[in-house]
Parts: sequence; structure tokens; C-alpha cells
Amino acid sequence: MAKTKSDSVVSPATDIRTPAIGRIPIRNLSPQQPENRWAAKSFVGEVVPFTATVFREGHDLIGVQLLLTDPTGLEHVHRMAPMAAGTDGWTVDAQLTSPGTWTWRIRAFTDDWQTWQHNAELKIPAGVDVDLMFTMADRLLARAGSKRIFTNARQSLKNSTLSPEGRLAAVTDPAIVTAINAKPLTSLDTVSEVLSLRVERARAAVGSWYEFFPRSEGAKKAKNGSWVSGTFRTAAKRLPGVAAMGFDVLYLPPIHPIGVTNRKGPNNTLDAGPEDPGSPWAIGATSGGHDAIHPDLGTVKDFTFFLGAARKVGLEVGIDLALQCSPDHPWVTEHPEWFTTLPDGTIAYAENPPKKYQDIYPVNFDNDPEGIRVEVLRIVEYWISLGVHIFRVDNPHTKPLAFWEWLLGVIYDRHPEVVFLAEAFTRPAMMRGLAGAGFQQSYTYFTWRNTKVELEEYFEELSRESADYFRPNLFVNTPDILTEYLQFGGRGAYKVRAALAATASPSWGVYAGYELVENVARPGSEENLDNEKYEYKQRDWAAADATGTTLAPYLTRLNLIRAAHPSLRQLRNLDVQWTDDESIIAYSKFLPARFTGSGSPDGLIIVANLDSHAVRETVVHLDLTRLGLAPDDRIHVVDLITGDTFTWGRDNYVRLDPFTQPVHILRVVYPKGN
Ligand SMILES: O=P(O)(O)O[C@H]1O[C@H](CO)[C@@H](O[C@H]2O[C@H](CO)[C@@H](O)[C@H](O)[C@H]2O)[C@H](O)[C@H]1O
Repeated sequence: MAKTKSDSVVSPATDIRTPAIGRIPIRNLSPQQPENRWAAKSFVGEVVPFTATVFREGHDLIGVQLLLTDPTGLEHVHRMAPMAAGTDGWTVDAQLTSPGTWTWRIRAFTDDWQTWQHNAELKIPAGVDVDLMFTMADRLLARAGSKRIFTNARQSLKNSTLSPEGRLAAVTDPAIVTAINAKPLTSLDTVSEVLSLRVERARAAVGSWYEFFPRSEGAKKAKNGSWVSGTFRTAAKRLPGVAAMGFDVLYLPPIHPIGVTNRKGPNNTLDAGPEDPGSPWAIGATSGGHDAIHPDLGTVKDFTFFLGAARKVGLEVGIDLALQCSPDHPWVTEHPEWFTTLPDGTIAYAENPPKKYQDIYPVNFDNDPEGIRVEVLRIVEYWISLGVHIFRVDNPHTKPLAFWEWLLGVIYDRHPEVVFLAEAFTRPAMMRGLAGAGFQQSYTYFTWRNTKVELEEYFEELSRESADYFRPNLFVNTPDILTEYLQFGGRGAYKVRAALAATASPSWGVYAGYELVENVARPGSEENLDNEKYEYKQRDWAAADATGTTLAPYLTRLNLIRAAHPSLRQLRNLDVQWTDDESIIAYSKFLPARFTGSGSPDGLIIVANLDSHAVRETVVHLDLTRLGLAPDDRIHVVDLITGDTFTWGRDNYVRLDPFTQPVHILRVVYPKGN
């Protein structure tokens, strides 16, 4: 249809729409979560690379700053540096030093002095626009202020005894450039949107975890063959041993009453005898549910005694939050609406295919969302009130993500110190969703990444791609996971997996028995035979110490190395290094001196033979720039496992024997003042 005069057509010149893009485009801000749905996450002490793509038309040079505001409202300004030529990427590393919500923006501007200097250095030696360039310099220096350094520079511009090159050199002296850069001469200032960063306590990302079943610690078999359960009082006796290995978090499987209906017997059988203690995840009995303590373990007083004893030896205790019920749980009669009743009047048991959990009912979170929320919050806050600040959450991926966003959000607002570890082994979207919505940590697929290529890819993913919100806890084994690599790899495999976990991620974990190389699986399963989930287990730690068959000294060494090396307590600083052998993996971890707190850089090179059955030799080709060194530097390195020292450089021969030392953890000895 033809337009009439009355149609309002805005001419381009009078259209006052504001462009979505700023005068200087600032894009691809990082760190942030996908779609910026929730704040990106960090932890106290973490060094975070802030990056953005910033560019402008034409040839004028730009400057870029990170404006970082801490939770007290204080703004910290960091000058950003250009990344690879042609990418228009800018970056700066900043350390987050206190918990709370930090905000940040990127400021971009035309850098008038740098633009002048760039042009002057081309034109003046060529004799082009010489007077004009000096006049422009004089005006810029006048803008810089009246400090002596600038007024002296202006005098030099007029010094006719100097050649043009001499005058140029005088005003581009590094001292002048530094003084100007401290307060750059800018135009076209543009500021990005504001993004938030949730900085949590260090334990949210950094920790050495150990898991034991309290009922096994101190359990005794009577002469008639029946068992007497361990208690919180007897389990407390094991705490110094765990702490002596350098662990700092102790995770306990559920400590609540265990149901008797459909109770599981040894080796996951369905016909438990009267003496069988049942799976602790079958929560709830006549003596109570999620807010009760199993009477065999003791009372609330015994539990708080246990927490105190753990604290005394430097261990923080985490408990399990498994939102499911044995058929004997009080909720089943008090709140039948919280479960899904089938047409035949029964409630279906829980499953995590192909696993079947005949001894528990799943909770239906959609039947009474409000009532369930109130009850779960009450339970979590009850344990918090007793002094528990770490929860390992069982199967969170079988509950609605919106529920976790709500629960973890409320808990974070009220108790920001609380750490939730997601025991989710499922598809990436859900695992990442749980992390994004608030879980501080997650179990990972590390246990099943065993080849060099798999591990390299996975470490890159964890330390780069998902590091803004997903924090891995690299458990080497669990009561549910005894991988083929461990079943058939012998002690060498146990050493390798522990060394990888302890160095590749700031959080790692071990389930009791790992140090004894318990590697016999129930046939057809990936779990230990005679699994502790269904029975008491006595371990003779003293005998293993006496015979030297325990890996406890190795685990202790790993934890000592972690404690001494701040680069291992970072997530985003892992660099895969090249080796010629398909079974030898190498990677480095580096933290520059300005972040270590000691004044020296911290650099480690980890090299591991993944082949548990053969000695392997190879050449490790190092990109030394990833360790803060020059490409051709020669360096001394010290093996932190054996104490051996070597001189290394770009290319280095290694030989690793799975039957003795399958892993090098090499400390780079930095020259003084590096
Ligand atoms: O399903 P996942 O492999 O992630 O394992 C976790 O959850 C399971 C269910 O809570 C739990 O399984 C154990 O407890 C069940 C309930 O008592 C029992 O039926 C299973 O046989 C037993 O393995 C598993 O331990 C936990 O890590």
C-alpha cells in the first residue's frame, strides 16, 4: 500500500534511538555464567582472568581497564593487556580476596597519549609533521597536569639544542609513559554493563576430602559372630589418623536411622538378615527421619562431641543430604502426598537406572512443593545449628533444578559459609545447571577418564570452559565407584589416580580403604566386594602401617605438597604440556609471585605414566612461558615425591616406572627476583 503524508516516517537524521552498542564496543565479557542467568562464582584467594573483546574503528589506540568493586564498595582499577594480535581480546588477572558479592565493569577509551606516541614514532624520524606532532604533545602534556615530570617534559619539547629525535626520546621516556598511564589521557570513554561475581569461602573450592562410615570405625565382631556398631565416640578415635594424612574435610554417609522394610543385605542382596545394618541411604525408621541420629551411632550430644573432636584436629565434617525415604520413614505416614502412589495403591521404589534402590521411595517434589521446601529447609538449618556447614547431596539430578535454586539461594543468603557438593553423575546440562544454580562443588567424570587424551580434554574443560561456575571435586573412588583402572592397575594405578586428583583440581577426595588398595570388585559391578554400604568393615590400619603396605604415606605426601603450593589451590591455572608418549601425561600449574603471598612464583610440573603395567620413557616438551619463564630457560626442578633434582629446559627425557614411582611432581626452582 502506498504511504500517505500522515504516516510517521522518521528520517534517519532525527531518529533518536540509542544504539545498543557503546561508542567503543565492549563484548564477550568473562567471567560470567551462560546467559548471565546467575552470578559467576569464585572463591577467596582465587586468581580470575577477566577478559573482554574491545575494539574501535580506525587506527587510534585504545586502553582498557577492569573496574572491580569489592563487597565493601571499594573500586579497584586494573589496566588490561591486549591478548593475541588480531583478536581484540583484552585480559587481566585479579585475585578475589574477600567473600561476598563483587561487581565489575570494563572501561574502554581512546588512549590519546599512546595514539600520539605511536604516530610520533613513525612521523618524526621520517621528518613528517614534526612541529605539529610536538605541538600536539605539548597540549597532551598540559592535560596530564602540573606535576614536575610533565612540566619538564614540556620544556624538553621546546629545547632547541635537541634534535627532533632527542626531543621525542625525552618525552617518551619510560618514566613519563608510566606517569601518564597511571592516569591515562582518554577520550570516548565507554563503560560496559555491570556483572557480579559471587566469592565464596575458600573451602567451597579447595579441600582434601576423606570419607568414612562412622559405624565401621570401632565396630566389633562378637564371639557369636554378631556385630556391635561403631559409634561417634569410637569413630572419633580415627579422626587423628585421617587428619595426619593431611585431609581437611571428613564426609560421613547418612547418619540417620535406617529402615527395615526391604532392607538390603550384603553385596546389595534383597534378603537382609536380622543382623545386617542396611544401607545408610535408606533413611528413616520408627526412631526418626532426616533430623534424627541413628541410635547405634549415639545421641546429638555424641554427634556434637564428634564435630568438636574433628575441629580440634583440623577436620571439618560434612554430612549427607539424601532426600529420599525408607518405607519406614515418618514422612511416609505423615505426608503420603509427598510420594507418588501408583494406581495399585503402592509407591514405586527409587531407581537410578540401571541401579535399583528397592529400599527407598523417591520424594515427589511437585505434589506439595511448598510443604517439602519448608521441611527440607528446616532439616538443613537444624544440622547447620549443630555446627555442620558442608553437605554432600545425594542424587540432586533426580530432583527439580528449581528446587535447588530456591534451597541453595535461601541457605546462601542466610548461611553463606555452607558448602553443598552435588553427587550428580548425569548429562552435562543438568550437572552444569546444578552448579550454576548454586552448588559449590560437584563430583565429576574424572573417575572414568583414564587415557591421556581423555584426561587432557577433561582437565582443559574443568579448568577453563566451565570454571566460572562448576567446581570439580576429583574423588578417586567412592563406595559406588571402583573403576576397572583401579581394579586391575595395582598400587601404581592407585598412586597415579591420587596424584592426578590431588594436583589437577583444588578439591579432591578419597573413600576409606583406598590407602589399602582395596581393589576387588563384586563380580559384574564397579563396586567393592563386600561393600561397606551394606555391612560393617574393620580395617587394620596399624598392621598396614607396620607392614608398609599402606599408601597412607603417599597420600600424606600429596596433601603436604598441596598445602605448600598455592598454585595447586587454584582451578584455572592448569596447562597441558606436550609429551611424545601416548601414556605419559604432563601438565603444569603456575601462580605468579604477586599472588602467592610469599614473594616468589609457584610453578609445578606433573608428569604421570598412565600405563600401570609397563615402564614408559618419553620426552616432555615444555612451554616454559606457561610457567613464567623464557622459552629457552634452563631450570632446576625438584621432585617433591622423591627429592631427586634435575636440570630441565624445553625438551626433557623422563622414565616412569609404575612399580616404583609412576609420577613426577616437580617444583620449579625460580631464580631469586623472578
Ligand atoms: O545413585 P548413585 O549412583 O548416584 O548413588 C547414590 O545414591 C544411591 C541412592 O541413595 C546410594 O545407593 C545406596 O543406597 C540405596 C538406598 O539405601 C541402596 O538401595 C543402594 O544399593 C546403595 O548403593 C548410593 O550409595 C549413593 O552414592
